[in-house]
Amino acid sequence: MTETAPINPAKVISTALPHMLRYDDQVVVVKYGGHAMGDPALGNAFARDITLLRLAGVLPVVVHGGGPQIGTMLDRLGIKSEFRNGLRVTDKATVEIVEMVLAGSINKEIVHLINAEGGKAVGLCGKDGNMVTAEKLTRRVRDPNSAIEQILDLGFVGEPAEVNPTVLRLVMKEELIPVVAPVAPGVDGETYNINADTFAGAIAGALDAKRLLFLTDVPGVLDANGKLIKELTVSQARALIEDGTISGGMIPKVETCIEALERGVEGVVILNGKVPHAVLLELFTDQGAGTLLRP
Ligand SMILES: Nc1ncnc2c1ncn2[C@@H]1O[C@H](COP(=O)(O)OP(=O)(O)O)[C@@H](O)[C@H]1O
Ligand SMILES: CC(=O)N[C@@H](CCC(=O)OP(=O)(O)O)C(=O)O
Repeated sequence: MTETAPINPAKVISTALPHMLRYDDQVVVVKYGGHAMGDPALGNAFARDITLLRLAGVLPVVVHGGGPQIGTMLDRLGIKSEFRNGLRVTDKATVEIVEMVLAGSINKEIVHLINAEGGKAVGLCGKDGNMVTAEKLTRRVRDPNSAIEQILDLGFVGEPAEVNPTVLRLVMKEELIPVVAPVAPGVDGETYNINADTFAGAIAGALDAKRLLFLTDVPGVLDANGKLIKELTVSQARALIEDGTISGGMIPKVETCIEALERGVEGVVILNGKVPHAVLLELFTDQGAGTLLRP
């Protein structure tokens, strides 16, 4: 049996208190990724952390993803799905399932978990209170064979064009915890599927959040030797994307971090949501828990 060091309650409290005061009445946006969900015990620990943050006077806003869960449902229904540039190609049938899974089952599950821990969560999506207006994503990509630039058409994939945080502020004022799904209407009346990282960045910017936390399935940004990088400046992060150290799904995440910092969010952290109580460790301990990106 391994022996663990005895916990010194006075030390724990005296370490946590200054951090708690720093975040008092401040907005902290937590992006809960689909890869970080799934384990019931971790889901409960996450819900407990969010509830404790609110009790400690912090104003948490949860923005969740659910990519793997959408994939499972599409498989069950026999609808084929593919990703391009890290984003799901979304036709009319797919966007209906995306909305059903994100704004329906996953959103309500997270609300339920938080409420079961004694919190008061309210489930929303970009449609509620006209919170987010989406515009169809238009991105130019270069065809590797012909080097000709093309517009990437992903169907009903959107980007937040406008964020109106009124409904979020009203909910937070009533001691409620908003839990938001990344689905939003376009001015054309269509429903758009938005990458949850991008959505969380836009929400954090509109709320002038003190911190934006990305809970994923790796300890943070890893260097070329697979070692955790504790702190990164924007220019260092750009260099790591340029030299290929940061790749795949980590690219949109880090790009969102950079945009959020440019919109005035004070600090953005990428951390492992599979570590129990990752949120509390990050916010209320001296050493933090993942990679902190700074301007
Ligand atoms: N330098 C890097 N450091 C950490 N993860 C990286 C890096 N480069 C690529 N990745 C990949 O990015 C993934 C996280 O992105 P993603 O799968 O989109 O997460 P989520 O679904 O939680 O939003 C990691 O699991 C890892 O495979
Ligand atoms: C356009 C696009 O790709 N949307 C994502 C939305 C969910 C998401 O981003 O979930 P994770 O955070 O778990 O990856 C999707 O359809 O999977």
